[in-house]
Amino acid sequence: MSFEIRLRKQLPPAPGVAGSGFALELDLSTSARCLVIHGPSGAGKSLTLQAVAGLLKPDEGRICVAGEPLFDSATRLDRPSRERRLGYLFQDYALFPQLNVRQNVAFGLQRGWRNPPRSMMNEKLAHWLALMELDGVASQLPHQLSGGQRQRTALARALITEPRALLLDEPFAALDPELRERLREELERLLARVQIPLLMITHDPEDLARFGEARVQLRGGRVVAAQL
Ligand SMILES: Nc1ncnc2c1ncn2[C@@H]1O[C@H](COP(=O)(O)OP(=O)(O)OP(=O)(O)O)[C@@H](O)[C@H]1O
Repeated sequence: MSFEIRLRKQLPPAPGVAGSGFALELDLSTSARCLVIHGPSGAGKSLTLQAVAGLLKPDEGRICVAGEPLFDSATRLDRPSRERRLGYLFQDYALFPQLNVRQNVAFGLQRGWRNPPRSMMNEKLAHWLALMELDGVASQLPHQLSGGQRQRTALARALITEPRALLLDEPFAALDPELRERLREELERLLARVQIPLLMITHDPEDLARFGEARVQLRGGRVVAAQL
């Protein structure tokens, strides 16, 4: 099973807002390698991704990724986020602006918060820089990169840790249409080479068409349609 996500989470209402707050309720599992969760703004997509990543604790439920239980309220299992071994790619890639490409990618290998040295190199780093075609720009800073190079740097930083799965939060939302299309193709090529499960959240129908081997539509915190 690639993903098993069964959870219930009641969030408190925002300060000064009447009502009981947002309730998220999911019950799904799939053995498809790519799962896309889609739905309108405020549907609960980001909260779901946060729960899988260990950044939001469900009130109850069970979350397994690639067959590995990460959360199970019945047995009080709640693996800390850093131990879940998930490659989490944020919408804006969240690269460190003051670190060059090599350091950004190497950051995934670091323990603690010390920055990797500027000229750091080892076998793993060389492998990922080459695989993601970043050798030529390894000494450049994020603002000197193209959108595609930025995305590949973020992917390399996530993948160098050998995650059990990749979590992508609206990976193409902030890009112009031409670059968006190129990066979709790059991600498809990467997935063909790196055989790990992918969980993507998006509100873009094209992402759904391209990556939605299994798909779940959320609305108001509930599943309204699913193809698993
Ligand atoms: N920490 C929180 N505490 C309380 N309510 C929250 C919290 N985070 C999100 N919410 C509420 O939960 C709902 C779902 O939020 P979520 O960010 O998961 O939506 P989304 O589907 O990812 O939307 P978008 O596409 O706009 O990012 C929203 O109504 C939001 O107001």
